[in-house]
Amino acid sequence: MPLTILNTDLLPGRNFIAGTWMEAEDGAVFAVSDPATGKDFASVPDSSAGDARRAVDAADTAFASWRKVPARQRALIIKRWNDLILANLDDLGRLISREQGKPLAEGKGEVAYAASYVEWFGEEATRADGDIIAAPVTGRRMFALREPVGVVAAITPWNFPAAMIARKIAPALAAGCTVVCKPAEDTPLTSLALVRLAEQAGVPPGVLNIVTASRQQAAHVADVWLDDPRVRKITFTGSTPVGKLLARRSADTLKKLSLELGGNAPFIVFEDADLEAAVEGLMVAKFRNGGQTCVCPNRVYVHQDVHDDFVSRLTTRVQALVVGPASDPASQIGPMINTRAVEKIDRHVRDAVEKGAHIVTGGHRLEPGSGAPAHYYAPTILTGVQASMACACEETFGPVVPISCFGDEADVIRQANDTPFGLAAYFYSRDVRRIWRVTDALETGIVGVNEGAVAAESAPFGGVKDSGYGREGSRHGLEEYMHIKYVCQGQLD
Ligand SMILES: NC(=O)c1ccc[n+]([C@@H]2O[C@H](COP(=O)([O-])OP(=O)(O)OC[C@H]3O[C@@H](n4cnc5c(N)ncnc54)[C@H](O)[C@@H]3O)[C@@H](O)[C@H]2O)c1
Ligand SMILES: O=C[C@H](O)CS(=O)(=O)O
Repeated sequence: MPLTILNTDLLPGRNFIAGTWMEAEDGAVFAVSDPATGKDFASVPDSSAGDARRAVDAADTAFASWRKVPARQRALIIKRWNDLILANLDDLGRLISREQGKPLAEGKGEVAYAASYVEWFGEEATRADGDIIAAPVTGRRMFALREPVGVVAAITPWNFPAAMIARKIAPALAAGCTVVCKPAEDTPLTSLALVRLAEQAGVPPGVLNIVTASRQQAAHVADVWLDDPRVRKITFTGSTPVGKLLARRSADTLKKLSLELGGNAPFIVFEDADLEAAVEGLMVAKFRNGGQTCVCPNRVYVHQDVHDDFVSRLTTRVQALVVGPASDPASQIGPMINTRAVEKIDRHVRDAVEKGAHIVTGGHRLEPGSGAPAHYYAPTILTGVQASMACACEETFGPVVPISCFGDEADVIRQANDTPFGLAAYFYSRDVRRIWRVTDALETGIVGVNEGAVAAESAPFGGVKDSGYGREGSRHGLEEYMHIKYVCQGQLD
């Protein structure tokens, strides 16, 4: 089934600055390829410092007026944007699957997920109330006003090209901020399409600006935004190393930061778990987007009393997974995003086997017959995994389930927390006292208890430790784009 985009208006293929679609200043472009075929199918501007600066100029100019637009009017524009996204759900889903590779059902699911954040912040826009504070003396009135921080720079990853940018742009606009954004070089088209729809929804010129850049140019674009004092906020989703770099580089202009970074989620199955529920939860959490999600279980710990039964049940499910391109409706596991990604997955499996792990199923790259690049990897289960193995220390970001056996609750909690990361953790138990002991002990920003699908627009999404800080979604998500001004008025008696 071809992943053809019917509404070609969704493919502007250019930067959007100050309400105008334009090429990069030097006319440079870079190609966008289909992970399933390795073939280029589009090109977008390869922006440089001048484009980045022009985008900040536009956002800075627009901020003075946009911040004064009444919240309810901002809310109406954001809700119109949500309506347009949903009206183009099928095309946007095909676009995501074409450039990122995820199965079409997941591509369309991501569009609905992205729209849920837009809808949510269309509502939150009208709730950015302040406080009236009880004065300690007569003749004084005291207030806490919530104000937009100003120009926001958003930099996003490739694995959820719609949802990650939507959950940044929507709250920023809702708060009254203006935005410059740069999507990942592997998946720029979806972001450009969403900005196109925001334009059609009535977002005024300069309020929302997007520039695309290759991996080589990304740092040059970001450096302009990092050094410019007019940029008051950086919101970043991506790897921990890049997040730390942005934090260091933004210190000189003291920008507000939201960093949604890497993960290394533990998934613990206790002896009292509902094993069928645990298998289902792991299948959902692990194999969504082929394991290319920041909250997917990267380490699986199964109690010795249920280990063999759990592995047997899981193996049956994993071996039934269908691997293939998004153009095949039967596909459940798509290609990995690029060669670098699939080579990392294979390195992790090789390392684990060399250190004594056992391959229960999978454990190899898949060579599609059509001569396409080998971006596919077989859904894999490893047992006998040890903490020293790369798959337990690093984020694999692929369809690999590394299983370790444990016997003691305190010890498995120690193992779960023995990582610099702290984004998500999952565990299955039916003992209510254990549930709260373990929930309290886990060092993560997100905990799934007897549940593998935790993301929702109404929930505060984010991590601790090397997984970053800040929250996206929920009522907390708007705070990231606002600051508080305290007003004290005297001489009133
Ligand atoms: N916590 C979350 O919500 C979340 C969500 C999705 C992905 N991630 C993480 O992102 C990583 C995978 O995504 P990725 O490969 O796109 O991450 P990445 O850090 O390589 O790239 C993310 C973005 O940063 C840009 N970038 C890269 N180098 C840069 C530099 N030197 N200066 C400025 N910008 C730069 C890229 O162009 C891209 O737009 C994983 O670690 C995953 O866990 C986290
Ligand atoms: O990859 C990271 C995403 O944030 C995962 S989710 O879609 O928000 O669960």
